[in-house]
Amino acid sequence: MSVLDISDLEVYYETESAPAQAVDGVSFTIEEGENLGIVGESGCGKTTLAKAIIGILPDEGYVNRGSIEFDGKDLTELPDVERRRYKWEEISMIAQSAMNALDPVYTIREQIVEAIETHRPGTGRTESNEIVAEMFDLVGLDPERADDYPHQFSGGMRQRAMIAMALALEPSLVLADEPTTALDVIMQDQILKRIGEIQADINSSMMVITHDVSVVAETCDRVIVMYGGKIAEEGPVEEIFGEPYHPYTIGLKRAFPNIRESDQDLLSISGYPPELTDPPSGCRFAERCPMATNECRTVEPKAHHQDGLRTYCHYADEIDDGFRSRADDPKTWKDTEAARSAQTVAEVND
Ligand SMILES: Nc1ncnc2c1ncn2[C@@H]1O[C@H](COP(=O)(O)OP(=O)(O)OP(=O)(O)O)[C@@H](O)[C@H]1O
Repeated sequence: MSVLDISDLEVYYETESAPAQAVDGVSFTIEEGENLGIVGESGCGKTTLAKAIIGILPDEGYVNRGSIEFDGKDLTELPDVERRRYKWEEISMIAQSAMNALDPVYTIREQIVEAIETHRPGTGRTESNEIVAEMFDLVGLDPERADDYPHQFSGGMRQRAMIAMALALEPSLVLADEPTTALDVIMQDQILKRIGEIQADINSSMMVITHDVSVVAETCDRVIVMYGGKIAEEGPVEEIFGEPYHPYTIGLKRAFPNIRESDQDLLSISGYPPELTDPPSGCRFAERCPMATNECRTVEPKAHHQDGLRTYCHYADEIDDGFRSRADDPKTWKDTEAARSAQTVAEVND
């Protein structure tokens, strides 16, 4: 059964010029107990998506269209008071930076206890303190440190405290936004394992947002690859990191070191994501894609379903006719980059 069902979601930000279409026509579901990864480079709309789901968009951000169904209720239609009830209790968020997410003027205990008592009125102080101690234990923090203020913790400890707070109410859905980027690799590994264990224990689903492909490979069942506010491709982790169809996923996969093929040439995808206040009419990746044709630049691709993947690429059905091998060849990317630079130089000289 789906815990979350997002349909045709558009989330925009008011700007001085036109609205920035940060999330544009995105649809997906998260099943009970499932871990879904959201990957894509900076600015592709990952955090905006999470903020829209939990209901913490800034004033200039708004849902322009679409629905966010949680447990069968469309959250976009709920009045604020009712909406607030879902936050922390049903849907919680492990934010990118624990320093910003935790309130500096309250101790960690005060913050967790307040969340518990707001959402579960009638919980006595003794029981709340027991939950705090249990959660501290679970994330590997000494429960005696619960009376410290956030600034008395190291970065890694604050991140653990944030995780304790996010999981204290046993929410059905945890949104983890770059949960471990602030931590060193060893700590990252420990924390990811710990989140996985707790999550299995309380049977929650998780949406893991990251630009680190290895975090997704380690923690998720399914992945969505976003590009310029849209879904480029979606599918099971093994397929997405095995034999993807979308040139952007293929490039992304090649941009990270592969343990199994340590001698593989690392690729950097040249160019920049599209301007979201004035996005291109065709495929959003066309400008940077070495496989792009005129059709890609003018016509928006529809979903293509195959091998459990949902791919938004005009050429997905030609994948085996040499398309993948060309898209997977670093030379294709280098040649395209060289040709585009030469064209830019020619245009400047004209
Ligand atoms: N408050 C805002 N006002 C205007 N535009 C915004 C605002 N917040 C985000 N944006 C724009 O929306 C787009 C998506 O941003 P978002 O933070 O969701 O991306 P992201 O994929 O999470 O990036 P990162 O990995 O860097 O956190 C970006 O183009 C960003 O500039």
